[in-house]
This record gives sequence, structure tokens and C-alpha cells, in this order.
Amino acid sequence: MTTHVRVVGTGLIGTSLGIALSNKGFQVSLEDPSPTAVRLARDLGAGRLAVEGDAPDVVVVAAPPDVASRVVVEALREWPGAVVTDVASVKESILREVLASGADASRYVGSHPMAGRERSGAAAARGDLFDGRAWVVVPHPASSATATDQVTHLATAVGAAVRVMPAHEHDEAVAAVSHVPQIAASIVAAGLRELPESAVGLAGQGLRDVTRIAASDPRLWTQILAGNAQAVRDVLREVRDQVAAVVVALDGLVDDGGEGSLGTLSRLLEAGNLGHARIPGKHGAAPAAYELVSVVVPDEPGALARLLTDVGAAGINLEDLHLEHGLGQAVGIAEIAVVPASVEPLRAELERLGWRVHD
Ligand SMILES: NC(=O)C1=CN([C@@H]2O[C@H](COP(=O)(O)OP(=O)(O)OC[C@H]3O[C@@H](n4cnc5c(N)ncnc54)[C@H](O)[C@@H]3O)[C@@H](O)[C@H]2O)C=CC1
Ligand SMILES: O=C(O)C(=O)Cc1ccc(O)cc1
Repeated sequence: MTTHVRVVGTGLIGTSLGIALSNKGFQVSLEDPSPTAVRLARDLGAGRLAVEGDAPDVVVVAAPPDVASRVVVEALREWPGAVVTDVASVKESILREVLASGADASRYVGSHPMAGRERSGAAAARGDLFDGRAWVVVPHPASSATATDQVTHLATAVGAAVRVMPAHEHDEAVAAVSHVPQIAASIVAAGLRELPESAVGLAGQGLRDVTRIAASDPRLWTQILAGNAQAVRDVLREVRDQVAAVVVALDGLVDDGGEGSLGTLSRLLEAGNLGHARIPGKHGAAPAAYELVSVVVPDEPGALARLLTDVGAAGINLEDLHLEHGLGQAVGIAEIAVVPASVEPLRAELERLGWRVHD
């Protein structure tokens, strides 16, 4: 029998999920207080509009965090036979409110796809958003095994890798891997506001990498941070202590030659290398150890295509590609990621063909 999934809240996540589930043959019905949002989701292939008398097997609440528990409770009461989950970025406060409501919480299991974008709304939805990403499933002592299984089934169907953990453990983990990174990106980006154009114009890929998520929706993120205040505060205190230690080291260099300062800086940067190396690849794979070959690409039609053809003709597998291109510059730098064994053969072949290659 086809599983009927009701998506309540058809923004970025709800619409992406609707598209992904529809592609997998689920029956998806859509609901949102915004008539425009729900029609756009329908038009993007996320499912059909909800109708009176629908009896979903599973309800996914993809509404903003501050209304999620209320919408979950309403769904538990409206559909006494349905499993209900939500996808909000915080879990413990929502679970607490659902339990306190007196609704049948045995059919509620929280969840959180660790996939998203820095844009909101149905228009930004992608059917492949969850592919290869972690999806946390958050049962609680009173939830049924059936509810956990149903939610796991949905997440797996859209290509995600399920991790089961209790709400408090989830909230502590995402404080470190998602919520504090958002604050860090916002702080760095906020510092750019008053910079002269001549300085902002020098921005390279590093700044773009560090600040991409600073473009995220402030209303959503205010709710996320408020919903996980304690865990975020604890991680941020650690960050504050680290920043303070760096400032002391730099004070030392500025004021008195700074004995020990270089050691402090170097230890921080090495610790960063170690932490960075732990970030898993897609599908939870071990971090890929690729090396970069940087090639100067003239700003002329077809130059990048020619480079990619030359890489392919050299028989070398291109694992990733970044193009660095400052405004008004006559050349860009293509950073080609390859396995370490391919670095030297690629460099030699590209140089033979006349490309300028850098470390
Ligand atoms: N944006 C992201 O990258 C991620 C977001 N999440 C979580 O997913 C949930 C949705 O986030 P987005 O899709 O990014 O937000 P969004 O702003 O794109 O969409 C939210 C949708 O919920 C609707 N909505 C508002 N009040 C509602 C209510 N009372 N009942 C039903 N729907 C209501 C809005 O009209 C809107 O269409 C949030 O709880 C967020 O924490 C989870 C993972 C990633
Ligand atoms: O844009 C990105 O890279 C994200 O990591 C988005 C994101 C935002 C909120 C979440 O709860 C989970 C993921």
C-alpha cells in the first residue's frame, strides 16, 4: 500500500521533502497557512493540495521551530492513526512541549535532516537535498517502535543516512556542528559591513567559504538559537576563551616581542587542521584526502572548458573544482582536487600543454 505523507509547512524543507517523496512513489498531500507557498510547492512537484477527509499515515511538520510543537500536537489530535514527526533544528524544547500537551505522544518521534540551504521558501527547494546527508531520528521513552520505524523509513527513502539519538544529545551536537558555526559566520560577515569597497573587493574563496551561511534567514535562526540557548551558550563560551587566548598572543607580538605567542597561534591552527580533518564526507564516508592543483586560467571564452578537456585527456579523475576569480582580473585560478597520486602526473601534463600550474 502507498504510504500517504502529509507535509505541513511547504517552505524549503517541506517542499524539498515533498518532491523527494513524490519521486519515490509516496502519496504526498501539502498544507501551509500561506496559499502561495502551498501552491508553489504543488507546482514544483511536491505533491497535491490537502483535501478534507485526508487520512495520512505519517505527518511531517516542516514549520518554523517556534510553532512546531503546537502544529505537532494539532496533528496528533486531528489524525489519531498517524505517526507525527517534525524536522525542526532543535529537539528537546519541542519534545517537552509535546509531552506537556497531554496528546498521544507515543505516535510522535522528532527528527532533523542535517541538510538545508542558506535560502528559505519553496522556490529554493531541491528534490535531492537529503541525498547522502545525515538525518537524526529522535525517539523518546514513550514513543512506539512503529513511529521510529516509519520516520526512519521516510528519511531512508529520500537517500538520507539515519542516526538515532535522544533529544538532549542531538541539541548538544548541533550546537557545535551547526548553531555556533552559524553565529561565527554571521559575526565574520557582520564585520564586513563598514569595510571600504577597496577592502571587500579583495575577498577570496576563504571568506566565501566561511560566510556562506551568513546569508541565512534571520527569523528562522533567531528561533533556532533561542530554542537551543543553553547548549549554544556552552559551546560559545569555549569559543570566547579561545578567541581571548589568541588576542593575548597577538597583544604579546604587538607589545613586547611575544614570547610564547607564536606557539599559541601555531597550536590553534594545528588544532584546526585536526578538527577539520574529522568532518565526514557525503554518506558519512571518511573525509576524502584530496590534494589541490591550482592552474591559472585566462579570462577568455572557452579557457575553462579547454582546461577540463586537458584534465580528462590526461586520464585523471577530477574530484572537485573551485574557480577563484576576482572582479576585473584578467585571470582566474582553477583549483582542481585530485587523489594525491595524480598530483604529479597532472601537473606535468598540464605544464607540457602550456598551462601555468601552482602549489
Ligand atoms: N533551512 C534549513 O536549512 C533547515 C531547516 N530545518 C527546519 O525545518 C523547518 C522549516 O524550515 P525552512 O523550510 O527552512 O523554513 P521556510 O521559511 O522555508 O518554510 C517554513 C514554512 O512554514 C510555514 N508555516 C509558518 N507557520 C506555520 C504554521 N503555524 N503551520 C504550518 N506551516 C507554517 C510557512 O508559511 C513556510 O512556508 C524549521 O523548523 C527549521 O528549523 C531543518 C533543516 C535545515
Ligand atoms: O546551508 C547549510 O549548509 C546548512 O547546514 C543548512 C542547515 C540549516 C539548519 C539546519 O538545522 C540544518 C542545516
